[in-house]
Amino acid sequence: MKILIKNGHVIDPDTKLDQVADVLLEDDKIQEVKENIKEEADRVIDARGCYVMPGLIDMHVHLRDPGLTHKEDVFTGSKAAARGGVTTLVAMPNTKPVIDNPERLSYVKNKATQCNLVNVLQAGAITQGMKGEELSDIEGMVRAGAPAISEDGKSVMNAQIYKEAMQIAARMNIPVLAHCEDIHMVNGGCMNEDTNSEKFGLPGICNAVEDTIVARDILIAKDTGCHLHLCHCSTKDSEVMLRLAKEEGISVSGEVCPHHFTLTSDDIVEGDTNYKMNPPLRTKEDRQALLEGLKNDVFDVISTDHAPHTMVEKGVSMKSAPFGIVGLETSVSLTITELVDKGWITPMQMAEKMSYNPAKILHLANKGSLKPGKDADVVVIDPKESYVIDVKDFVSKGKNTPFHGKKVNGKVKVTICGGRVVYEDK
Ligand SMILES: NC(=O)N[C@@H](CC(=O)O)C(=O)O
Ligand SMILES: [Zn+2]
Ligand SMILES: [Zn+2]
Repeated sequence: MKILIKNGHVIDPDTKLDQVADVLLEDDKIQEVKENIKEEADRVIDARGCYVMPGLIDMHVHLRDPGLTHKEDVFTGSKAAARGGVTTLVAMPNTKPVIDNPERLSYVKNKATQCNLVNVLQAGAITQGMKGEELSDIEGMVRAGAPAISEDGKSVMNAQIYKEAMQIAARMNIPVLAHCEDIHMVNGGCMNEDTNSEKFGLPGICNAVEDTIVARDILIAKDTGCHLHLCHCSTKDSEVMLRLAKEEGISVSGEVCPHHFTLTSDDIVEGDTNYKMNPPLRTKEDRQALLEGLKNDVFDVISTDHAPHTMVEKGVSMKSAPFGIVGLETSVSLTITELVDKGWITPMQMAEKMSYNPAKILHLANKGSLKPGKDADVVVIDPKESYVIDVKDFVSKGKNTPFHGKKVNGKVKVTICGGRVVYEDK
């Protein structure tokens, strides 16, 4: 089976290719990338005017499987990923039950194999039941295929237990994906603590909730030598600390989610729980620091933190609604509209942050690249096509997004995973 992608703007961070060229895929591998490939193929894709990038790798996705499949499941989440140009995703372990042992990890792996759409990697929980008390079987989960460990949804508040987990992660050569939040400081907060929370009369979440744990985690990572990846960075001081840690040579990386580089708490529509997520939308100054940090490559990764919830669950007050918004089907458009079109990052940086760097952090040697011999995971994106985001078009079960009705530029046209077309915009 041969697929020939003709005349696209090929953007490959691995080879630094950034020009119009053709890409030939044979079975599940990249065969050749050059101008004017003259070769018979089973399928020819006209990519004129489109970016052709290595398939996107989303390091932060909640698939809600097992146990919370009314919100999402492996199949609907994989379909949403494919529609978003994502060919590999890391699923977070805060499911029901929590994925804290090799058997549960294998359940997701097997289900993903049955779905046969995109590559689903399952992160293992750091502590049993995510209770923060006893370490889970980290070695067993890594042997069963976990590319990382994470307690996402919370921090491991006991620093000694966390340090022991980081020592194991260092030994096993896997990253720790850190959700940074001092739970004792949250104190019922449901949005950022600022003039807007005052105006709405809602309890606020201050920056120090995130910043204190970012500082702690960097110091423990330095001590243990494990790779620390900071999830969903939202504050200006996260950017400062990540920058300083890198300058000091500590093995650390950081991600920003589209909602945090697009919106601030000023954008919150009173009472609309689609603006409630953790960490919360911060201030203009915080957003500005995130944009600068993305531009200067302090932040290595753009991930979605795709966090589906049902309308019923979200249809309550700001105080009682669950935190989280969906992201898989909007991240390409938001990244192009807010970052590329406004000059914050180049298309090459977009490919780095959405594919090449995640592959590096997760040690996925055959991904994030269009070099011949690498996996035939490719996304074709029309950066000029504009459309209005409509939750009715989502294939995810989750419709909880503040971006419904937003006009954006940049549309995923074709997603190819393992040499097979898994999504096509029609
Ligand atoms: N981000 C969120 O607001 N919610 C996530 C948990 C998390 O990523 O911390 C969820 O699982 O719903
Ligand atoms: Zn989190
Ligand atoms: Zn998350």
